[in-house]
Amino acid sequence: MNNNQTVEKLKQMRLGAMAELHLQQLKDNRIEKSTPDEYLALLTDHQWEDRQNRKIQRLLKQAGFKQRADLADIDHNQNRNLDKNMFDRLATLDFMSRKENIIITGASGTGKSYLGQALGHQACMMQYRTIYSNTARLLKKLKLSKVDGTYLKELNRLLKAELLILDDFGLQSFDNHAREALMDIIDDRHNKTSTIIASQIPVSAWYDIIGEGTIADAILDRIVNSSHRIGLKGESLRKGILKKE
Ligand SMILES: Nc1ncnc2c1ncn2[C@@H]1O[C@H](COP(=O)(O)OP(=O)(O)OP(=O)(O)O)[C@@H](O)[C@H]1O
Repeated sequence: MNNNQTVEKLKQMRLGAMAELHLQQLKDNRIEKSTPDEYLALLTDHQWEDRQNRKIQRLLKQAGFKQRADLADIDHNQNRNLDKNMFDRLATLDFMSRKENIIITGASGTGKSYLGQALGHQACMMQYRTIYSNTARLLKKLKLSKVDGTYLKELNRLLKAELLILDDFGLQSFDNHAREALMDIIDDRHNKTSTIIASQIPVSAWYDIIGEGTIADAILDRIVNSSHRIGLKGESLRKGILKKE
C-alpha cells in the first residue's frame, strides 16, 4: 500500500491533521494496535479538533481584542461591586441566545475593558463571531466608509458579529455622523444580536452625551431596556499594578 499517496491525498483534501497523525502512527508502528473503526475515529477526532481550534484562533484574531482576558483570571476578591453569581450567569453567554445586551460602567481602571474582553474571549471559545472596538475609533471608521462608499458593507460586517463590544463609549462627543452611525448599529442589532457597552460615563448621562433628543431616545430605548448592568466601583486596578512594580 502506498502510504505516501494516501497522505498526499489527505493533504490535498485539506485533511492535514489527519495526514500528520497517520504518518506518526505509521512511524510508531501503532496502526495494528487499534481496530479499523477505532483507527478511523482516532484520525477523524484529531482532524475535527484541529479544525475547531483553528476556527477559535481565527475568531480570536478577527475579534481584535487589545489584550488577552480570561474568565478564569477574573479576581473576585477585589471589592469592586462585581456580583460573582451574576457574572457567572453572564459568562454562560445565555444572554446572547436571548439577544440581550450588557452595560459595564465604572471609573477609569476599574476593569470594564477586561470584563468585556473576557466575555468576548469566551464567546470566541464558543465559536461566536465577535468584534471588540473602541467606540470612537469605530464611529470614525464608519464616517470614512461613507466617503468611499463602503458604509453598508461595514455595517453588515458589524451585524454579522454575534457579539459586538463597544469600549470607552461616550469618551468623545458625538457629531451628526457619529450619532447616525451609532443609531444604525444599534437599530440593526436590536433583538437580533448582543452588544456589550463599556463606559466611564454613568448611563444617566448618556442622553446628554449622545445629544439630539429623539436620536438619543431611540438609541437608549433599544440598548438600556434589554441590558444587564454591571456598575464597577473602587479604585483603579492600574494603581495596584503600579504599586506591585
Ligand atoms: N479581572 C482582572 N484580572 C486581572 N487584571 C485585570 C482585571 N481587570 C482589570 N485588570 C487590569 O487592570 C487594568 C485596568 O483594567 P481595564 O483597562 O479593564 O480598565 P477600564 O475600566 O476599562 O479602564 P478605562 O476606563 O481607563 O479604559 C488593566 O491593565 C487590566 O489588565
